[in-house]
Parts: sequence; structure tokens; C-alpha cells
Amino acid sequence: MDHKPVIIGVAGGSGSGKTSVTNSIYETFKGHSILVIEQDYYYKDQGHLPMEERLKTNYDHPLAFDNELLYKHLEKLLRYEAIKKPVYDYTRHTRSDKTIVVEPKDVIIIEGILVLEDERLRNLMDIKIFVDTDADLRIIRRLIRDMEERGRSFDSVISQYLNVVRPMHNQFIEPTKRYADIIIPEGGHNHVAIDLLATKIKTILEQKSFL
Ligand SMILES: Nc1ncnc2c1ncn2[C@@H]1O[C@H](COP(=O)(O)OP(=O)(O)O)[C@@H](O)[C@H]1O
Ligand SMILES: Nc1ccn([C@@H]2O[C@H](COP(=O)(O)O)[C@@H](O)[C@H]2O)c(=O)n1
Repeated sequence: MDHKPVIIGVAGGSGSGKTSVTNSIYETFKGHSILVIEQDYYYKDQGHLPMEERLKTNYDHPLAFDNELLYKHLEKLLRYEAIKKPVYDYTRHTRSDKTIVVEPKDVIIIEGILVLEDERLRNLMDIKIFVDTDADLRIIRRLIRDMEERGRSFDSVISQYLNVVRPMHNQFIEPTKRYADIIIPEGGHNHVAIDLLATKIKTILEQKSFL
């Protein structure tokens, strides 16, 4: 019997609805053994850099992430060992001093723009999902969210989108769609897709005798 946790990767462009999909899966399995790891929390630490340097970082490039640490943490969780998950501060563009102790669970959702880009991460996943939402909707959602929740101005969101987010999406994120087992259009409000996904996850959990 295979008693390793199930790993589900949820990728997609910024504002596509990855967090909403992840929350829907989490809610469906609430009460079971499930946890979420956000790839964003694994942005490289930039505490040693002055703020003006941090503002120049390309946060949509694969090299912005500390995937080494993320991979190590997933390996530990697969061995049912606890990890100390970093905490990311979007206003300071670096990790905070805090970490969160995360206990291992049977289902692990790993969510982020580039989780399907790294082959080592992909190879750990039992189900790979790409949330596919048109660019016009993604920029509108991001604009609202970044101004309300991440302390950004209108001009900074637009400039970052045109100069970095859009080209990096086309170069690095969109191509990872080909690795996906399931492509979910429109994100977390797609109840049919979420229900189908929940059924598949239940089947895997039953096969592993977790349910
Ligand atoms: N299908 C949808 N329809 C309308 N708004 C949505 C939908 N999916 C997500 N949103 C909203 O768009 C914003 C970005 O969604 P989120 O799930 O955080 O995207 P991501 O994690 O991919 O950046 C959030 O404010 C969320 O509530
Ligand atoms: N300091 C940072 C770090 C990341 N970003 C942007 O976040 C986006 C990824 O998060 P989603 O929840 O939208 O998937 C990514 O596109 C980065 O541009 C940032 O602006 N500042």
C-alpha cells in the first residue's frame, strides 16, 4: 500500500483564480488531512537588499523562487515530517522574520504561478492543474487585489504588468499548460470542474486507504 501524501499542483497566471480553486478544494476536504503550500512564500529572501533593489526584481521569473527550499520541504512532508514554512511580505518584497510550523497531512496542495515550470516539483505531483483565465480578466482582478491587499498604486500595477508580468506569463507560465492533467477555465467559480477534481482526489485517497 502506498502511504505517501497526495500532492496536487495548482498553476496558472497571476489573477487566474489559483487561490480560489485551491480554497474550493480545501473547503471540500476540510475536516480531512489537508494543507496548502503557497509558492509565493518561497520567493528568495531579499532582506540583505535595499528597497530600491527589491523593487527592480523580476518576480515572475523562475529564478525569483527558492525552489530548492520548496522541494526540500515537500520531500519532508512526503516523509510525514513537519516543516517551517517561510512567510512572505508583499509590501516589503521579502520574507518576514517569522516562519509557520506546518504539520504533515495526507493531501498537499502546492499553488503558484510557476509550480509546473520546475521539473523536480512536477515529478512530485499526483495531479497537475492549470487555471486558465483570459488576460483581460486576470489584469482586472490583479489590479483590484494588488491595490486593496498588497499596498500597490494603480500606476505601479499597470507598469509592472506591461513590463514584466505579461511577457513573463507568455514566456514561462502559459507554456506549462502542456504539463497539466486538468485545465480549469475561469478559476474557482467553475463548480463543475471543482466537483470533478474532488471526485478524482477522493478516488486517489481511497486507493491509498486514506478514506
Ligand atoms: N471566477 C471568478 N470570477 C470572478 N472573480 C474571481 C473568479 N475567480 C477569482 N476571482 C477573484 O479574482 C481575484 C484573484 O483571484 P485569485 O484566486 O487570488 O487568483 P490567483 O491566486 O491566481 O492570483 C480574487 O479577488 C478573486 O476573488
Ligand atoms: N514582491 C512581490 C512578489 C510577487 N509579486 C507578484 O505576485 C504575483 C504572483 O502572485 P499571484 O497570487 O498573483 O499568483 C506575480 O505575478 C508577481 O508579479 C509582486 O508583485 N511583488
